[in-house]
Amino acid sequence: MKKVGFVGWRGMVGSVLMERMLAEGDFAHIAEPVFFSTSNAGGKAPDIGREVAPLGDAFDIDALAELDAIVSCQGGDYTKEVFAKLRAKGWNGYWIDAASSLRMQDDAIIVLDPVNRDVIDRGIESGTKNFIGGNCTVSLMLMALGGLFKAGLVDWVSAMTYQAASGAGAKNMRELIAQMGALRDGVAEELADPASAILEIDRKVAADMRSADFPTAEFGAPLAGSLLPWIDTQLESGQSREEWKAQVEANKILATDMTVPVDGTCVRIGAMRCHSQAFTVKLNKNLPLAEIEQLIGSANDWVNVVPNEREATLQQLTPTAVTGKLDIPVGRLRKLSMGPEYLNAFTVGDQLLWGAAEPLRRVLLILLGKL
Ligand SMILES: NC(=O)C1=CN([C@@H]2O[C@H](COP(=O)(O)OP(=O)(O)OC[C@H]3O[C@@H](n4cnc5c(N)ncnc54)[C@H](OP(=O)(O)O)[C@@H]3O)[C@@H](O)[C@H]2O)C=CC1
Ligand SMILES: N[C@@H](CC(=O)OP(=O)(O)O)C(=O)O
Repeated sequence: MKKVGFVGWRGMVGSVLMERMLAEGDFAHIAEPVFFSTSNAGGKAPDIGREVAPLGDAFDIDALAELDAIVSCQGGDYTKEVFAKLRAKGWNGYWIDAASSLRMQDDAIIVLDPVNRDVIDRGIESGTKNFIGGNCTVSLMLMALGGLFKAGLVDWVSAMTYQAASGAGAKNMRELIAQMGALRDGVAEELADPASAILEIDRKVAADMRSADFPTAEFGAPLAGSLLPWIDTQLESGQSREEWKAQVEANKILATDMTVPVDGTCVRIGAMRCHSQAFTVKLNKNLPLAEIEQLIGSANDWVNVVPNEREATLQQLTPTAVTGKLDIPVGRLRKLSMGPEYLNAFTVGDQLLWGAAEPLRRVLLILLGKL
């Protein structure tokens, strides 16, 4: 594999991918990296510490067809526009994509190598060419609970999520901060006066949140000081599309013979880029907690068990602690009062790292024979 094309490298997910590739020296393994743009063909390519050609046109099918692999973080609309045309032209290179469009196709593998390296390796051997990153929430769940799935211990999982603004995009992250600022600014005087009445502050904050001037263009509703219990589109089943992805993608990643039910409620909260999830896991055996902790904590190099203690939880199991890191802490592990086979767990993960960029970076390395 010599020529690898990158589309969407300056977007939010693409920038995190670039940061990780530069930090790990991945470009040293690529003979000819080629960068593309949907808006600035001919412009300057990013600085990767060596000479590269100016930006190519990301819609130029002939130029794309010369590549051995294409990594796209450009989004589903781009994939829909370009992928079929490329394949129709007979292009047989590797397509590596962050977007959801191709995930459930039979000829695509959802990549999360610490969990499904065997599936990826079998796919490469049998000629699979499409390697797609999973939904962030699903990937983070499997990074956290992979040990239990691998041991065949899971009957079902209920996943209740607390998803960060970044999952909705860069503009939404800005809007969240703008909302926070607007709330604070609206009661600045009262906050400066320790004698002011808290219920008056609360009344003003609620009025600001409900005002037509409150910045909600991206989320469509106030998020700061509130939450949004619907992510993505509405399905006939009553699920949101984000909730639907949990079961179908998790089972596809794990290549299960029998579907393991995974369902719950997906909620947007005012975190920046870490998704958190509270799980109820129905185990098929009553295992001692120490054994469960051992299985979870040894499943991959990034997961770690946080003791189910207040201080450790508040220090290690929050978006503030995890943001910008590859760590996957899992805590609040305890048996629920429903019975000894019902496990409680809580995890936090950076949705731009293991939730988006990292699985793509790693599958590219696998295809390059470097991982
Ligand atoms: N956000 C997330 O959490 C996740 C997203 N994904 C997938 O990745 C796709 C891309 O998401 P995301 O990275 O958030 O999208 P962005 O909106 O940040 O970037 C997408 C593209 O927008 C163009 N763009 C226009 N203006 C700007 C600007 N000011 N700064 C940077 N780029 C700009 C760039 O294309 P160009 O350079 O060609 O102009 C860029 O590649 C999503 O559509 C989704 O399919 C997957 C998992 C998680
Ligand atoms: N939908 C996710 C982010 C995302 O982009 O998911 P997907 O890759 O499945 O479209 C969220 O809002 O948090």
